Amino acid sequence: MTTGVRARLERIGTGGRYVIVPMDHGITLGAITGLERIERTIDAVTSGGADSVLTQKGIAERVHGNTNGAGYIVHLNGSTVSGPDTNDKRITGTVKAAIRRGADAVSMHINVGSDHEPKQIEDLAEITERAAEFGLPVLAMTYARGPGVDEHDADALAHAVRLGEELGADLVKTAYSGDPNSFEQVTDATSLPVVIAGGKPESDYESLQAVRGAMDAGAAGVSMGRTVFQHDDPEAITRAVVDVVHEDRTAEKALQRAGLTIEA
Ligand SMILES: CC(=O)[C@@H](O)[C@H](O)C[C@H](N)C(=O)O
Ligand SMILES: O=CC(=O)COP(=O)(O)O
Repeated sequence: MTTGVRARLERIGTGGRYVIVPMDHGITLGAITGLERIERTIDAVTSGGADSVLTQKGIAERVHGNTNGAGYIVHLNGSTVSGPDTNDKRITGTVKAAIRRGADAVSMHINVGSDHEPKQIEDLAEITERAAEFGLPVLAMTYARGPGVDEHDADALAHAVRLGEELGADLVKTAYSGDPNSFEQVTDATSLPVVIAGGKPESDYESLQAVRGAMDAGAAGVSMGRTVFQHDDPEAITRAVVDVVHEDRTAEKALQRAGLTIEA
């Protein structure tokens, strides 16, 4: 790992653990709750201790000045839910464009098992090659998604994260399998730090239990979007997630310290 990659990983995480709040959903789902006034949301989640935020390149101007010193990741592909196939992620930016917009790292989404996997394999391989030239870390969002694919199957998730490593990523994100035992198979499948997505928001307790379970299974943190930025109190839920990821607290203790209730 080069000095630049190591230094920039410390800008988007802390000590090898990561609380990343991705807000690239504006291309996928539109200006959904929490993304309309994204500046305020970015200020709230970074005030709550998020290590970094993640957007598409076009939002960069609305990021800087609101991050409270947190890191910034530019996402390099996307699709929409209204297009012909949401799994068909197309390139939306370049490594140089990300650097011009003040990125500390770049990310790319790949749907392992989809009809579009071959092209996304090529795209990720090209992005990791280019990013390495500039010492920029790559977060590969490696989902198990496609016809007949169980998005939470540990075998499929383990394959997805290993694919991210094989293609040169520095950090991989995938869905949580649902329990620590099966997710250990996923973290064991790669030498890279593995972070989990939040998926569709659930109760605060269920979300934090998932984070706790993933950490107990060897995960390095989260890249948790809607659960955080659509919360009634994004700063508070971020504090709770940080408590679990960086302070190793239980879901119950983290909720209590953040002033949130288990029932919420
Ligand atoms: C909206 C979702 O299902 C998320 O998991 C997205 O797929 C996240 C992804 N980076 C995207 O929106 O492209
Ligand atoms: O880019 C999106 C993610 O990394 C995960 O988003 P989610 O809203 O937590 O599923």
